[in-house]
Amino acid sequence: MSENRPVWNAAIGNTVEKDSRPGRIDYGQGIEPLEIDRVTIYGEDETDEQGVRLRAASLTLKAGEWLTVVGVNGSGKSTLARLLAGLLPERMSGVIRRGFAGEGVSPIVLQQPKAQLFGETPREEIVFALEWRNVPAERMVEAAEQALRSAGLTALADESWERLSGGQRQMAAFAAATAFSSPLLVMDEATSMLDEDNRDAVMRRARELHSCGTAVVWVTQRLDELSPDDRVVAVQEGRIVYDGDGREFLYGSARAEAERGWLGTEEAENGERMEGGGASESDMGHADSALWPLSPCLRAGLRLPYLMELALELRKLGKLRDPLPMTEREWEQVWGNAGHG
Ligand SMILES: Nc1ncnc2c1ncn2[C@@H]1O[C@H](COP(=O)(O)OP(=O)(O)OP(=O)(O)O)[C@@H](O)[C@H]1O
Repeated sequence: MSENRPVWNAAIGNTVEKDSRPGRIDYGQGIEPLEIDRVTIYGEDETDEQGVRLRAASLTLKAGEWLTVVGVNGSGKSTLARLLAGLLPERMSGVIRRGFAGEGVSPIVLQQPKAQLFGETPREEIVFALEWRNVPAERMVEAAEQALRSAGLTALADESWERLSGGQRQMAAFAAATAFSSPLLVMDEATSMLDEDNRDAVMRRARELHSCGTAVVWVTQRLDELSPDDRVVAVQEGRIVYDGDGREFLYGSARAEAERGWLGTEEAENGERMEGGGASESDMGHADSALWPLSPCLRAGLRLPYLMELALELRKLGKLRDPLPMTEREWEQVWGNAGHG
């Protein structure tokens, strides 16, 4: 297997300069994407087919992109997230080009914060992170204070981890990962222990960093966090089974299915909804039994949030046509139209 060992291509150094737009940092967008090419990650025993954690995964992430990774438990999301962050396992094959992300490990927030905390307290954790990123000593105190403040941890800054809750530790890990600017931030179910307010705050901050030019890999189980235009990658049994936009991920698209050869092109051209929608959910996964565009989300073994399920039902009944609503605003329009109809 040694000939299949990863070839580590020299990464392009990060160019971190202010560009002309206020608040935006140019991390070298448009230079080189981060690419993984047919990467397989093996378990302890490389000959054990069952132990394979990621199978021939290929993915290109552009600088400044937002990528949401979804999948059921054990599907390989964390394995993929760690790989994108630059945490390389011992047993793997394939090619990785770090591109805009640069060499070294990108900031990553893990589902279990305990696994990543080096310091004894939130303040120490943040200071370590700043030192690691070579933030000048004279900026350190203010940067640490600011990170603590924005995570709502000022009062707990010097408490030991034993005295903090799981959610507070997760906030500290997030504060440390975002205390400095970086071309890539990886969030591996990093809000799983947070209450709604903190989850919203973390999502807002991540979106803010993204709007300033940081590429974000956001691993989640919460499909209600998806936006229609988000790029979604779904992982199933170690394979990337979907890579496309959020709306198509939830609802499917007859056109896309036609392109993949799942439905006749003529049917797709006749409209997104297929007549006589008699296929049941148990038919999912049998492409030739598809009478309307199937949901890649259901194919990947995930359940749709209630409203999305309702939208699919309404499409099946012929009461809604594509594009199906996803956002609050789109649903308001649907209810508004229903009221007038
Ligand atoms: N340290 C490890 N050693 C061996 N196998 C592992 C290890 N960590 C994960 N695995 C296996 O690799 C596969 C993918 O795990 P991974 O953690 O990437 O899944 P996941 O989609 O992130 O799951 P979850 O949603 O439960 O966090 C699983 O089958 C898991 O059992």
